Amino acid sequence: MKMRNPPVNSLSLEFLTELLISLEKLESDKAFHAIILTSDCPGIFSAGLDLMEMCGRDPTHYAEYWKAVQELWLRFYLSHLVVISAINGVNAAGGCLLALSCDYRVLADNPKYAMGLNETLLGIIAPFWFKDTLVNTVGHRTAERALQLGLLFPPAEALQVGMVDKVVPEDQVLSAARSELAQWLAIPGHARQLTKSLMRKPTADRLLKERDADIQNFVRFISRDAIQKALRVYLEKLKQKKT
Ligand SMILES: CCCCCCCC/C=C\C=C\CC(=O)SCCNC(=O)CCNC(=O)[C@H](O)C(C)(C)COP(=O)(O)OP(=O)(O)OC[C@H]1O[C@@H](n2cnc3c(N)ncnc32)[C@H](O)[C@@H]1OP(=O)(O)O
Repeated sequence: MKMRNPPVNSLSLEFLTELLISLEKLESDKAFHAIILTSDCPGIFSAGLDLMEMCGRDPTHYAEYWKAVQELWLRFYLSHLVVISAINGVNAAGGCLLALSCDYRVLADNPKYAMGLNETLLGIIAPFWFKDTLVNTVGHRTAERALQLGLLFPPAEALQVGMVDKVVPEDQVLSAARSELAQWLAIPGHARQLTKSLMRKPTADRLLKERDADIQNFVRFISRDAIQKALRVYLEKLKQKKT
């Protein structure tokens, strides 16, 4: 699955919906057993959630958007398919969450390709299920430091803290993902799928039990004047970078 939403693969409502439909199609076709998730945007895996969806819109839109973000995470996190990410670019916040929801992560060895949950740098906070997904991957202490400081880890550090499983030269990222896949596909499917569910269901259940409350919290939080201002300032900084 090659993500293509130029220029930065930001996860707009339309793009989230496309990803969700693609994933559902693959999951319902018995011929498919695995997905390699990668990017078709040079140098960028994903810039995360689309800030334009969270800025200057009305509460109904925020609620619809957040429901789609929840849906995509739940679907990826609990997918019965083997999902491996071949991370071939910088990967921030919501994009990093997608990669963390995969079963295995290969990252291209380029110092520009940092990844992490950098929400605090924008003046916002990672929701509890983003946090739980990170904790499940790197452990509590590393996650706490990474989340508070909004750290984006370059490849060597991402490997060292366990945010990715392998770092390879840039031209080998897809072939390394394919080689890894062979090991996962050699395991009897039902045993691997049930084990994945055993490991992940408690984390997913937390959101499933509180979905509506989580949407309401998001809408209240993102609608605050101070948060809207922080997001506008961040977007402005991104644009000024060019001048
Ligand atoms: C009480 C508790 C309740 C709980 C509440 C929970 C609240 C949680 C709320 C939100 C969670 C959000 C998670 C996220 O994912 S936020 C997004 C974080 N993403 C980032 O910080 C990345 C930002 N982007 C960049 O750093 C760069 O763009 C980069 C990806 C490194 C690429 O750099 P470069 O190649 O130089 O490209 P440009 O910066 O020039 O960008 C090109 C254009 O794209 C626009 N852009 C970039 N990122 C985004 C984005 N995420 N959303 C929308 N648009 C984006 C950028 O402005 C440029 O636009 P233009 O060409 O018009 O200038």
